[in-house]
Amino acid sequence: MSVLQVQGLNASYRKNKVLHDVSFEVEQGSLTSIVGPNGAGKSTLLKVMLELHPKLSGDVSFFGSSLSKTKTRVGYVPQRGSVDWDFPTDALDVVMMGLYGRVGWLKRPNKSHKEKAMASLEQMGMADFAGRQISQLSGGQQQRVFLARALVQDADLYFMDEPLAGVDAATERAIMTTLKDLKTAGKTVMVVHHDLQTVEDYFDHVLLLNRTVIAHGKTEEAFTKEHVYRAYGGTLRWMKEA
Ligand SMILES: Nc1ncnc2c1ncn2[C@@H]1O[C@H](COP(=O)(O)OP(=O)(O)OP(=O)(O)O)[C@@H](O)[C@H]1O
Repeated sequence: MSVLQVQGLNASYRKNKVLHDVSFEVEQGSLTSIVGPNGAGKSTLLKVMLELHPKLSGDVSFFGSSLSKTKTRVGYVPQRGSVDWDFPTDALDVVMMGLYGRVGWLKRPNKSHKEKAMASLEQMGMADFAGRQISQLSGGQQQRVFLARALVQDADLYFMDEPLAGVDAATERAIMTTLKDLKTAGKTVMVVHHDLQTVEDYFDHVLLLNRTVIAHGKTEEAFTKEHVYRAYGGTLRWMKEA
C-alpha cells in the first residue's frame, strides 16, 4: 500500500528552481534514504511535501489524502542546525511538543502525557537529561531528544532530515535501532542521509535526488554505480572500487 504519492512536484526559491518534476511513491513499512549532493534539494523536498515551503505545481498525497487531514499521522525531524537551541526549554518539554497534535495547543499536558514523553526519552537513552536545558545538550544528545519527540508523536510516516549527521557511533546505533523498530511496527520512514557507505546496510529503499529524481526503488536495484554517478555529476569516486 502506498502511503505517500508525489506527482510532478516543482519548487523554487525566487528564480532558483530547486525541484523539477519530482515524482515517486512510497510503500508502507519502507525505510528510504534520500541521497544526493549538497544543494540537491533534499531538505527542500521534505519542506515542500510538509507545506513548510510553497510548491509551484504538483501534488502530494499522504495516505490517499491531504496533509491537513492526516497531519497527526505525519512526523518530521528537522535538521538540527535549523533549530534555535537557545530557546529556553528543557528536553522533556521538547518531547512533549510531539504530543501537541493530540493534546491540542491550548490544553495543558496531563500526567499520562508526561509519562509518555519520559518513556520516549528513556527509549533514546536520554531519561537522565529530561530536566536539562536543550542549549546545554551535546549535538548527539539533541538529536536523540528530537527522535524521542518524533516517537512520542506515534506517527505512521516519518520524515527525518539528516538524523545521523555529526553523531557518534553509539548514537548512530541507537538511532538506527529506533528506525528499524519503527519499520518493524509497520511505520514508514524517509531519511535524508549523506553517508553513501551505509546506504545499503541501513535502508531498504533509496531515492537518489539531484533537483529531480535520478533513481528510486529498492536499494539493491536503485543504488547502482551509474545512478550514483549521475546523481553526483560524475564527480564521485565509487566507494566499492576504493
Ligand atoms: N531558504 C532558502 N532561500 C534561498 N535558497 C535556498 C534556501 N534553502 C535552500 N536554498 C537553495 O536551494 C537549493 C537546495 O537546497 P537544499 O537545502 O534543499 O539542498 P540539500 O540537498 O538538502 O543540501 P545539503 O545536502 O547541503 O543539506 C540550494 O541551492 C540552496 O542554496
